[in-house]
This record gives sequence, C-alpha cells and structure tokens, in this order.
Amino acid sequence: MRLSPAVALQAPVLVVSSLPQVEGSRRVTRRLPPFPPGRAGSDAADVAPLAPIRKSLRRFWPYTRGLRRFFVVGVVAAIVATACEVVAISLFGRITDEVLGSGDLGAFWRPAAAWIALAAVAAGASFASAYAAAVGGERFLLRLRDGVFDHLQTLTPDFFDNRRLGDIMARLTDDIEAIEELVVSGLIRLITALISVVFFATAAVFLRWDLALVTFALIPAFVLVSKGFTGRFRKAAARERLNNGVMNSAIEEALSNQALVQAHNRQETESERLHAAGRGWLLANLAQARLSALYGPAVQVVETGCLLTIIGVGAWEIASGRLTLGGLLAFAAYLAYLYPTVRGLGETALTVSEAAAGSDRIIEVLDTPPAVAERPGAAVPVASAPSSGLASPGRGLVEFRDVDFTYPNRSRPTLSGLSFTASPGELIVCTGPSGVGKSTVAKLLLRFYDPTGGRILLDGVDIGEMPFHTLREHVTLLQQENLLFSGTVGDNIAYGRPGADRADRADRADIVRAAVEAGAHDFIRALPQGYDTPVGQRGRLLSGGQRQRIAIARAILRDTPVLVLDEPLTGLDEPTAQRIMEPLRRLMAGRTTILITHDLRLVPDTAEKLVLEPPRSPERPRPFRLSRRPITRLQGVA
Ligand SMILES: Nc1ncnc2c1ncn2[C@@H]1O[C@H](COP(=O)(O)OP(=O)(O)OP(=O)(O)O)[C@@H](O)[C@H]1O
Repeated sequence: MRLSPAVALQAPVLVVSSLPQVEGSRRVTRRLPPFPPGRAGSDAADVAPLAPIRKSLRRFWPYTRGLRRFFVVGVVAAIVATACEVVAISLFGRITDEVLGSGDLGAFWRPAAAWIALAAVAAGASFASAYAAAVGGERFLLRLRDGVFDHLQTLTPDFFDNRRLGDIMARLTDDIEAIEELVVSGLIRLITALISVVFFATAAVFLRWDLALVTFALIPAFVLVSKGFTGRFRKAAARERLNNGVMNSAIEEALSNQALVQAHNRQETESERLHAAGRGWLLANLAQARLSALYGPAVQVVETGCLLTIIGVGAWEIASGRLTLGGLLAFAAYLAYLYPTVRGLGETALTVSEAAAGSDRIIEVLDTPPAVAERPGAAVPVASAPSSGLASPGRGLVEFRDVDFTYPNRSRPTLSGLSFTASPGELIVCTGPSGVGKSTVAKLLLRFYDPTGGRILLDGVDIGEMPFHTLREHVTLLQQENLLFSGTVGDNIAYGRPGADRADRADRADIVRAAVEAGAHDFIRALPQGYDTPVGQRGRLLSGGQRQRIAIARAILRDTPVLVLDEPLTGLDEPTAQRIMEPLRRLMAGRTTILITHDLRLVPDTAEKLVLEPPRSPERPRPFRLSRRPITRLQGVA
C-alpha cells in the first residue's frame, strides 16, 4: 500500500518548484503466498520467512552490475535539482525583503531571472534523475526475472507438481517488482532523501543556526513514529501477499478447470471459495490501510507541532529585532522541504520493508535446490550422437540395474530392485496395476529424479554422469496427457526440433513430412489455416486423437534413439486407438521403446513385458516383482 505524499508543510511551496522525486515506486501489494501446496483457501497459514533487509540487498545487489551508472546519474541529477531548490529558496527570502518589503521593483528582475534559470535547471535534472532511475530499474527487473526463471527451469517437474501455478507466476511478476523497489527505486529514493536532508539542514543552519537547532531537536519525533510503524507494516504486507495469493490461486484453478466445474454444477462452490479468499484479502488489505492511514496523521501532528514551535520562536526573534519577516519566511520554506523529506525517509523505510516481504519469497525460490543436479564435468556418451535418429547397434541401449526409488516425501519405496535391459531398437512394454510405479520408470530415465539405489545406463554410461541436455537429446517422452502450447499446429510440431519452424521451406518440409508419417497431415490440411491454425490453450481446439497425432509428429521430428511412451492410448476409443497405433508403430520402428501401459489390448502377446507388481504383504522386503518374457522385436507389433 503506497503512502500519500507529504502535504502538511505546503504553504511556502508556492515559491519554488517541488522537490525532485525519484519515480518508479510501483504498487508493491498484490503478492501471492509462499509455496505450500494444496487448494486455495486451505493453507493461508505461513508467510515466507522475513529475511533481514540487509540480507536481501546483499543477495540482489550483484544483479545491478553494469546498471549502477544509471543509479549514479539518478542520484547526482536529484542532488543538482535539490541544490537548485535550496538556492531558489534563498532568492525567495531576498525578494521578500528587498522587493516586497521596500516596494523597489527594480530589485526584482535579477533574482527573478536567476530563479527562472534555476527552475529550468531543476526541471531538467529532475527529468534526468527520474528517467535514469527508471532505465536502471527496468533493466534490473528484466535481468532478475530472467535469472529467477532460469533457476526455476533447473528444478524438476516435481517442484511444479507440488506448487500452485498462480503462486509461482506471482513470484515472477509482482515479487520481482518488489525487489526492484527494494534494491533500486527504494535505495535511490533513500540516498536522494538523505542528501536532500543534509542540503536543506545546512542551508537552514546558514540562515539561522539557532532556529535550525530547534528544528533538528524535533527530528527524533519523526524517527520514533516511523520506527513504530515499520515492523507492523512489513508483517501486514506479508499477510496481504499471502491472502492475495490464495485469491489468485482460487481464480486460476476455477477458470482453468471450467469444464469440470460446469459439468459438476460446482459454480456456486467455486464462487464461494473465491469470495472467502477475497474476504481474506480484504481483511489483510484493511489492516494495511489502517496502518497507512494512521501513519500520515501521526506524522502530520508531529510536523504541525514542529512548525508552530518554529513560528513561535521566529515571532519572538522578529519582535526582538533579530530577524526579518523575509528571513522567517525563507526559513519556513526550508522547513517546508526539510520536514517532508524527513517524513519521506520514514515512508521509504515503510515501502522498503513492505517490498522486503516480496524479496523473501524470491529468495525462497532461489534457495530451492534442484532435486537432481548435474555432476560437474559430466560426459557425453561415446556411443551416440544427438539427434542422429534411429537406433543402430550400440545406440539407444537402456539398462536399469537393481534400481530402488522412494519419492522424497514418501516413506515406502515405489520401486525396488528393478533390473531390465532394452537393447537398441527393442520394444519393452512396462505394465502393471495403477499406482505401481510405471510412470516413475520414465521419470527416472529422464532424470526427473535420481534412483535411491542402483544405476541407470544409456549406451553403457551412467545417466547420472551425463549432462542433462545430452541425456534428453537421446530420449523422447510422449506423455499420457499430450501437452501442446497455444501456438499453431506447425509451431507445436516444430517444438520437437528447435529451428525447424524457421521460414525456409526445407524446415517446413520437415514438419510436413513428420505430420504425414504421424498420420496428421490430412486433418491438418482440413483445418481452416492448415499448419498455421492456432490450437487454442493447451491444444483444446483439437480432439484428443488429433492432439496425439501432433505429439507423435513432434516426436518423429525429434528423432531420438530412445522413446518412452506413457499410456499413449489412454482416453481414446477403440477405433481411434487403432488408428493412432499405426503412426505409433512407425515412430517406434528402429528406436528403443519403453511403452508404459496397463492397457494390453493393442500390444502383441509376443512383446517383452516388464510387469511391475504391488507388494503381496507389508513384510515383503522388495515390494515389486519383475517378470520377463523373451525379447520381441518391435516389428512384431501389429
Ligand atoms: N511426485 C510424487 N511424489 C510422491 N509420490 C508420487 C509422486 N508421483 C507418483 N507418486 C506415487 O508413486 C506411486 C507410483 O506412481 P506412478 O505414477 O509411477 O504409477 P503408475 O503405475 O504409472 O500409475 P498409473 O497407471 O495410474 O498411471 C503412486 O503410489 C503415486 O502415488
């Protein structure tokens, strides 16, 4: 919640232009909550830990490398503008005494011309200050967002499965802006305000040291008020962010599942959930607004007391003949800048402490280590070259050797002592009842997790020793739920091979060739804009079978020696499944394929099967059993 600008001591301000303000103080509210999983409204318990502000500054300061010159320009220009203000105020005193007091119009022109010139310089400096700070701030934002996003992309899919999407997105947007507020705008405002205080205070001492001393003696009152508010403000801001996150998650979840909501007649429930979350946000906002509304008047009372004290002392000085009216007015004009600037310092402290709540949430993301790390100096396997396509002897050999695996947040193992070998070009059907761990085999092969025991090898090299990029260049995963982006049909196929969608004809020809092989070309041609037809959000403008064919075309274009098909026929009716089987067979031909399915309708009896079985009793030390049958080549799949 932003605080309103100073208003109490505005009376003499008519003599000079306003103090340069460094713009860019964004609204730092509307943050989302930290990472606890679960549905909106269920978990508004904790906010991210409140790291000390200094720690936040230290953490994010390196991101300002190369941008600090903009901050320096911002501060220096603000100082120039402030200096102009200081001189202009003394001109105001001169005009009052020499022109207004004596009625001598001739003495007016010189100080008036100087004043105009100063105002012009101050205006230019203010512009330079605000713009330089904005350039530095925006570039900082871009860099930090890129950095946090890059870090997020090092985290395994499991990280995202355990968190709410709305929350992660809010961290990438609002919370990063909050850090900009803390590290860039807030800091520049703080430095500028401090320098301004020194300027105005020095000028006040030169004008009337005795009145200046009285003025300074009153400053601790501002500090006390500001101190009383800072901690409360930060807590209120963190609470507001948490509740806002719960509300955004409620919106995101309800809108992204509208078909489910409407089909189950749960609109009212979702509306109530949003209302409850919105109410939580409202209360948190009101708590923040209360603090903000209290802060302004509290400071105004202090300011008014200070001003009246100075006027009283000044009146006594005038009555004793030691001060002119122009002198008192000029002094009051300095006060009109000094006190609001002191108050501005307090406000900056509040804004910065509020923004720190956002930085806590980003630090929490950056401190989350990837569940699976790439080993330093990881080596590329010798036997295969990326994107070299179909398996040949010695390429695409997959071996699981006595693999155990337990999910990090589970106590019971999911896989135990799993061993099998898939030779280049072979098909292995991984089957078993639901929840037995079939998809987990795929996750381990792609290193979304590391096994808790045993080894997985690709072409004789432990995948734990390989760079992620190399491993994933060799394995294509075709998932149960076909994931498409909201681009065009062509974009989605081209996603399999970066660069394939560039404008040159050969690449487009590759896309078409892949679509033909996937049996997708005919339906794509029948779409209104052919390959340029948008597929809608997550491909929802297409049917399940069409989405599946596009995913197959993408996999064909990707052309890797190893293929993992995770329930590729789920959700498709028998005729569609039969039709999809044909292009799938073309895709599998010559590649090492692990076909994960519990539906053996379309799998020939002769195919080698890896049957995962649940434990027969809790005492059984190895909860799963592996059954093997003689190896069958893919060509056997009809
Ligand atoms: N990210 C996870 N964290 C914790 N446990 C998980 C996670 N993913 C899966 N599990 C658990 O691991 C077990 C195996 O899950 P997996 O998805 O591998 O089963 P599956 O055999 O593929 O099931 P289905 O045939 O229903 O898709 C299940 O009991 C599941 O609840």
